[in-house]
Amino acid sequence: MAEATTVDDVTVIVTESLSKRYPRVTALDRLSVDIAPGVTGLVGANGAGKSTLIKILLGLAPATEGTAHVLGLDVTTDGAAIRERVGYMPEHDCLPPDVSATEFVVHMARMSGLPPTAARERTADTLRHVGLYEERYRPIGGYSTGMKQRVKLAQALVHDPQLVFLDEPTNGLDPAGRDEMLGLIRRVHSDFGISVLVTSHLLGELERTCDHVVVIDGGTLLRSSSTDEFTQVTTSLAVEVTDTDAHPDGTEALRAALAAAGAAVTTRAAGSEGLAASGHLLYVEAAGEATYDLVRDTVAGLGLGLVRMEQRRHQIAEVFSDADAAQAAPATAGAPGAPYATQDGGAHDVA
Ligand SMILES: Nc1ncnc2c1ncn2[C@@H]1O[C@H](COP(=O)(O)OP(=O)(O)OP(=O)(O)O)[C@@H](O)[C@H]1O
Repeated sequence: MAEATTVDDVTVIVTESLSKRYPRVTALDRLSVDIAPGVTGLVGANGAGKSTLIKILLGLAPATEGTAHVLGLDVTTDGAAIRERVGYMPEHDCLPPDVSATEFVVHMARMSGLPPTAARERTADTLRHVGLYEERYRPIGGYSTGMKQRVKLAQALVHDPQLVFLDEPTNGLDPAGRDEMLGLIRRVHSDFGISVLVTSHLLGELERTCDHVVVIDGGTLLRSSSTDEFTQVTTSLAVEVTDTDAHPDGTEALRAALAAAGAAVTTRAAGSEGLAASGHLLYVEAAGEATYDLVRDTVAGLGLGLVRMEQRRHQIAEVFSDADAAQAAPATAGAPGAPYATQDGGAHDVA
């Protein structure tokens, strides 16, 4: 049994060899993961097992084998205590059309055990936080998809949980609506200190929102690491130089000189194959401080002007087009090598 854990401690969710088998499908397959406080993204294609994991963590569905603890509480024996401390925003539309946001959220607050006055106060605060204060007395049936998503978020927050599970909160939203929802999710943590586990099949949006990303596929763990690690694992230096009379194509001159000196240098960022090369930018694989010195000295030796030399951060989607992801991909149920959607192509932008 894990020790009692709070959001101030190191881990909010721990699973060990957690499996869920249905007669025809293994939804989770020996999943072991530790999730710390903050905003964590749980990413995977449709059917990867995200909703199943959330249901087990809420104590709503039994695991077939393995253990899971949420805030130090055992999901098999402490489900009610977990649900007191954890908010849940389900994936699908589940809102009654004929009641107002206020009536619905007050009801959910009362269901969570808040007394009437506190329930009304918390409801007003929470609806203000999600940007629905003006509309709070209108029946939910007349709301847009974005407003409905915000009602679902409000009901997950109203009882002041330590942790919230948000299942595909950006589903059905247009890009502007997604941005607003992602901003709200970020503020749930920054303004209230509530930890967040948010699922998505869009890597790009998790990259912008989460401190940590857990990737599952076919019920197994592909990867769990901080967003920084995701975006830095395969860094290269982006170098831009001026042309000179002696070197009318300074970029090419530098590329040739660096290649002759043994540096791995290309005009395309790794992982962006298939995209247009970025004009005057060279990408040099960084092998520590020595690479910076080599670039600086080579630029100086050629008499070129150094416009910029910066560490290029790879974006998450590119990580999955790298070789290790290609190896993991055959296990996917979806298209091999491309199990994840990117958002509006934006995740492939060159940094
Ligand atoms: N009650 C059930 N009975 C049988 N199979 C199920 C059940 N619930 C889920 N599954 C299967 O388990 C797998 C994982 O489903 P899950 O809903 O957890 O995936 P997901 O990652 O949340 O995807 P989505 O975003 O599409 O809901 C899927 O193959 C699904 O068909």
